Parts: sequence; structure tokens; C-alpha cells
Amino acid sequence: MTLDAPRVLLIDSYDSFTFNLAALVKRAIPSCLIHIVKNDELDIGQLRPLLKYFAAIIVGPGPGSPELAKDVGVLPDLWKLPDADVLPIFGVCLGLQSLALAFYGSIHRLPIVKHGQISEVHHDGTSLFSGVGAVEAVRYHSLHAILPANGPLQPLAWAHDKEQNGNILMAVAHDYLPFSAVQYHPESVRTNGGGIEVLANFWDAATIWSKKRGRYQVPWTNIARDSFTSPWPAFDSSIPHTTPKTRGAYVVRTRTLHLPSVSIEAICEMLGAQDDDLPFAALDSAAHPGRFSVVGCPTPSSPQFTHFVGEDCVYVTRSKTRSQQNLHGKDVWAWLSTFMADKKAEGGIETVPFWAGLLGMLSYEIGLGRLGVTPLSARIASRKHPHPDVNLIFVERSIVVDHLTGTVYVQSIVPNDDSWLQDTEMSLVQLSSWPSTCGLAMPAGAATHVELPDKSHYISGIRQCMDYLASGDSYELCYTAHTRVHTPPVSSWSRYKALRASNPAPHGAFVRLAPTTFCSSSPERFLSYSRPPQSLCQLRPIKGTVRKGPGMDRAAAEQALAHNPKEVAENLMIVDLIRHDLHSVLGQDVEVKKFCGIEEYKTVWQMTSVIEGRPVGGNEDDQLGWKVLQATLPPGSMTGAPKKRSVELLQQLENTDRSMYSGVFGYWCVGGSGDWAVTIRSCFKHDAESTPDSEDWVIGAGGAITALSDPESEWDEMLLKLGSVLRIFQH
Ligand SMILES: C=C(O[C@@H]1C=C(C(=O)O)C=C[C@H]1O)C(=O)O
Ligand SMILES: NC(=O)CC[C@H](N)C(=O)O
Repeated sequence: MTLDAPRVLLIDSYDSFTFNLAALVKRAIPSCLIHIVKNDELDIGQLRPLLKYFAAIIVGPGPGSPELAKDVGVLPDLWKLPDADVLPIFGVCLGLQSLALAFYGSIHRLPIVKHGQISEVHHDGTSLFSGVGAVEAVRYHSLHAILPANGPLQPLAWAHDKEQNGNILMAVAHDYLPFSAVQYHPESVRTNGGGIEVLANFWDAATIWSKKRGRYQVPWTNIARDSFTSPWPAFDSSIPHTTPKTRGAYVVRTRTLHLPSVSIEAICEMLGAQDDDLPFAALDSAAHPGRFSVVGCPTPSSPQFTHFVGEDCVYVTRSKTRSQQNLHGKDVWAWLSTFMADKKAEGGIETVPFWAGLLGMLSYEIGLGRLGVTPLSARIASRKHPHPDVNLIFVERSIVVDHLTGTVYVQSIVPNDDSWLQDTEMSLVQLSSWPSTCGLAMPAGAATHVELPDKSHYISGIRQCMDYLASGDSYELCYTAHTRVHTPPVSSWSRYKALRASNPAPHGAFVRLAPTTFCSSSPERFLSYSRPPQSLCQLRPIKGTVRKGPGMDRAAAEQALAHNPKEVAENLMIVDLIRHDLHSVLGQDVEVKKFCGIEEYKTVWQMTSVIEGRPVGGNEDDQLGWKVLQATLPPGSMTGAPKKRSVELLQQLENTDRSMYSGVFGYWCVGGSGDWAVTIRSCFKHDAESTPDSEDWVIGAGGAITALSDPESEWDEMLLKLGSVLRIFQH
């Protein structure tokens, strides 16, 4: 007999909802400690002797099929444990399917797959559903199980699908072994009635069964500690987790000016944005709901850090001189953390989001390593002009504009920098009369050539995505393509100004950090985090896009998006994925603040959800936001779910690295806050691809493919998004 907290082993089949399930289990069994292990991390020979340390197992959902060994790893062996090793097991989705298969059931494809769809679940109020009323449950499945007539598994619940699917099995329990499972997702944010209630019933039954059997988990030992990672969540109020707070080495000096008539363009031009030889980084809130614009003021000695995935070094460039720092096997994230730990600053105005710090871009590929996926460019030796995967400049001086109040903040962490602060203040005051240089002037007679993705190839890619959705390999795939524009050279700044004029966006950006020049009009925040100790992380994924135009007012957009099950399903899948990403680092305190809100942009209506999280019990770790960023890239809205399998499939279909597109850009402030936007509605070019007569720009565009997608409409949607940037090259 032991008074230890119950330990639950959660088996993850590489899904993107696993930590949501962990959070639900933690609510259903509040005192429990959850250890998560991948389904192929330990084989049954290794796992069996360790099962005695656990009170129960939860078998999570996952991509693929229960009939394929590569998809389920150790799962089939769990259902066949020798009598003496048996313990209570609860399965979800793939978990149910593998349980059904183990006890003579068969697995079939659904005629109409269900991804992010909400169904009424009919049950008879027994077993898992004892005391449970009406259940509305979210489903993410392409496959379903059929039980034999006289097998040991009993059906407990059904969905009555109106289409060809008919009645689909939603829950089962074994006659005499402590095994039960649900086909729907109890952990989804939109499941109602069949979540915590069902898990609590499983736990009650598990406790009774164990007591009757005289089975008790044995106390945790070093052997167990060495075999599993520490329990989730790392941020648990009962576990001390604070790192000592050290004082900042730098002090922020600020001058505050009220200059409502000064434009961002004028400020950027005052700082030399037109000079293509100068490094430049401006994050421009050019439209609602953006509020603050951040303009870095680099000096010749400001260090620029670049890193390429697969290389063991960081390049540091100061005044055009590049040196190389070896990483010695450490990752670039850790290297940047160490750099920023020395740069801690305080004394800035709390409401100003950025004081000084890192500004720039991270590629899509920088997020692949943690998923265990290798970028194509790191596998193929003949990389042609790759953009750095990390490209950040550290600025000690900045100008931040609050567009709501017309306030301009001039800030520096350079000691004794009064003369720069004063000079900049004076220049800004005089700026009100600054004539902003005119728009984009193309050289006469010069022709622009646009290389669009091949339509039939793109459509066939969409169809292949839909095949993967039908086979259960993915629930949603964000399929994309690059468009290349060969165009006569003009100043990059004037291109950015044309983009901001034609498609003003809350996450505009003009970043020129050699060899990459980057212009963005992104509508999508990826992740923001406020300064510790009260770090609040916020993500704002967008899924659901309609073109603005006659008849497409807010009410019509709401009808087309928020009342459209296909669009809501697309959004819901990403909301659940992002909840999982946040739970993975922060623990339990994750909340969906807004679900499927409609937002207006210059050319499109978009459907946005807002998810927030903070570590339970507060946070003393002033690099927490950076850790969340590292754990959540690439953005789920640009991959689809489950993330790992979706990224692998997309890489195979798109057959090129996405590079800057689908990555993020933003800042990491020396005060510990950060804000990163998704790199969409953007274009970028590489210095080495320009000649005196021509420069090459790349624009990525795409959209989420689901089982309900119509390939032609998806092609149109891609063109719509592409057009918001491509327009500036076509006039
Ligand atoms: C893929 C793009 O956008 C993504 C896909 C969206 C969608 O499918 O509706 C919306 C915003 C982005 O998350 C893009 O702009 O290229
Ligand atoms: N969510 C899941 O576990 C899905 C299981 C399986 N891949 C299916 O699509 O049916």
C-alpha cells in the first residue's frame, strides 16, 4: 500500500493533441503525476517491468492506422499483457481503434471523414457514461472500428452520421479486463459533456478494479526515474521551479514625445531605410488591431546573428565583418539565450512592448529539428543561396510608436547615451514636416516576369493532401507553394512602402539583414509574451479566409466563415493544436479567449481565435517566452495537424524548403517580452540572386486543405492570398 500520488503513463503516438489530453487527465485526477512516452520509445520488453510504477495508462490519439506497426509502436502489445501485468488502460481515437483490432474488431475507412466535426454522441448512461448527460463531441478520424458480434468488447456509444457513414462506434469497454476507449476527442475544447466526466468514470472504475485485484503502483525508484522524463507539467505549483531572479545589467533610458502626426515612413527614412547598404529592421503596425510599431536603430557595431540549420556555428556580423562562433554541438536557441541573459535590462516604461533587443526573422525550417524532421536543404548538398534560418540583429537603441495615443518613445540601453537621445528627439520633432519619398517608380520599359506555381501540379498536390486525409495520416494540411518574381531592381524600401499602401496589415515589416531583404504585410500574430514575472503568452491563429467585395460585408463574412462547418473545423483543429503546444511548456493554465472571431483586413475577412496561457503559480524564468517560441515552431496554422506527420507529408509534396515563408518575424526584448508574427503575405529576396538588371523575389502562399476542400477553390484562395503581395510587382 502506498500514499504516493497516482502516476499515469500517457502514450503519445506523435499527435498534436497529446498535451490537451494530459491537461484533461490532470483535471479528472487532480493529484496524479503524468509521464509521457512516445509509442516507439520503449518496446514491450522494456516497458513491461516498468508498468508496476503506474496506476493506469492513457493511450492517446495519432496519425495513421492501427493496422500499421510503424504508426502504433507498442500499442498492440499493451492489450495483450500477461495477466499479472494488466493495469487499467483508457484509449482515445487511435487508442480505441487499436483496442478494437486487438479484440477481433475490424478497421475501415469512413466514407465521409470527420476532422474537427462536432457530433452528438448517443450512449446508454452506463460504464464510462454513468451519470453523463448529453454529449457533444469533436471527432478527428478517417478510420473507424467495427466490433464482432460475440467479442469481449462492448459498444457503449454511437454517433448517428446522417451521410453514408451511418452509425459509427464512439466508445467501448472490455467485458472483464480494465480496458475502455472513446473514438471522439474528450480533450478538444469544443467537446461538451463527454470529457472530464468520462475520464473521471474511467478513473473510478480503474481504482475499484485495482483494489479488487490488490494491485498497487510501487513507489518511484531510480530505475523508473531513469526510464521516463519528469512528470508533466513542469510548471506545477506543488513543484518548486523558480530560477533566481537576477537584476538587469543594463538600464533603459527613454524620452517620451507626443507626435501624433509623425508617420512610420518618415521615421524609417530619417534612419536611412532608403539606403540598401544599411541593415534595417522595422516592425510596422500598419493596421488594426496592431498598436505599436518598433523601429530598431542599429549602429555600425550592432551585432547581426545568422545561423543555418545543420551547421554548428553562428555567424556574427558587425560593420560588414563576419566572424564565426562555434556552437560545439549546443543548439542556436541555447546560444541566443546565453547572449540575451547578459543583456538583461530594466527601467524602461512597462507599457512599451520593446525597449532594446533582438529583431529579425526565423525560418520555417528552424522549427523542424524539434519535430525530428530534417529540412531538405540540410540533406541536399547543393544548396543554392539559402537564406539564414536565424537572422537577427541586436539593437541597443530603438524608436517605438504608439499609434493609439500618438506617443513616440526614444529608447537606449547604451550607457551615457544622452546626446543620441537628445539628437534623435530633436530630429523627430522636426520630422512632422518630413516629405516622405514618393512610391514605387519602375525603370521605363522594364518587364517583370512572374513564375506562378503550375496549376495542375498544385491541384494534384491538393488531391494528394486529400488522400492523406482520407487514410488518417493527417487531419488538416496547410499546403503551399512559392511564386517567383523576376523584376527590375528598385529600392527595397520603396517596395515595402508600396506593399504597406496596398495591403496595410497589423504585422507589417521591413527587414534588411544581409543576405535577406524581407517585406511583410502579415495579418497573423503567432506568439506574443509579456514581461516576467507575469508572463502571459498569446497566440492568434487565423484559419478561414474570404475575399472582400460587393455583398461581402461583416454579416456575410460571418455567415461564410463562422457559420460554415468546414471553416470552423479548420480553425478548431489549429486551436486544439495550439492549446497542445502551449500546454506542453506551460502546464495546465491554457484558455481559449476567443473562438472563431471575424476580423477585417484590407482585402480579406479572416477568422481568428485567441489562445492564452501562463505558467501555473507565476514565473521567475525571464526566458520563458523564448522557450515557448522554440517549442511551438513552426506555426501550427502553417502546418496542419498532427504537426510532425503533416510537416513530413508537406515536405514530400512541396519538395522545397519554405525558407522565410511560414516562419516568424518579430522581436525579443531585453526586458523578457517578445512578439512574433507568422511570415505570410510577405516577400523576400537574397542578395546573391540580384544582378544590376534584375532581382528575384519569392512570395509564398497557400491554405489549409481539409477533407471538405474543393481543389479549384483552394487554388483560388491561394491566388487571393498571393495577390495581396504580387500586386506591388504588377502595375
Ligand atoms: C497559408 C497562408 O495563410 C494561412 C492559411 C489561412 C487559411 O487557410 O485560411 C489563413 C491564414 C494563414 O494561417 C498564406 O497566407 O499563404
Ligand atoms: N485522432 C486519431 O487518433 C485518428 C486515428 C486515425 N489516424 C484516424 O484517422 O482514424
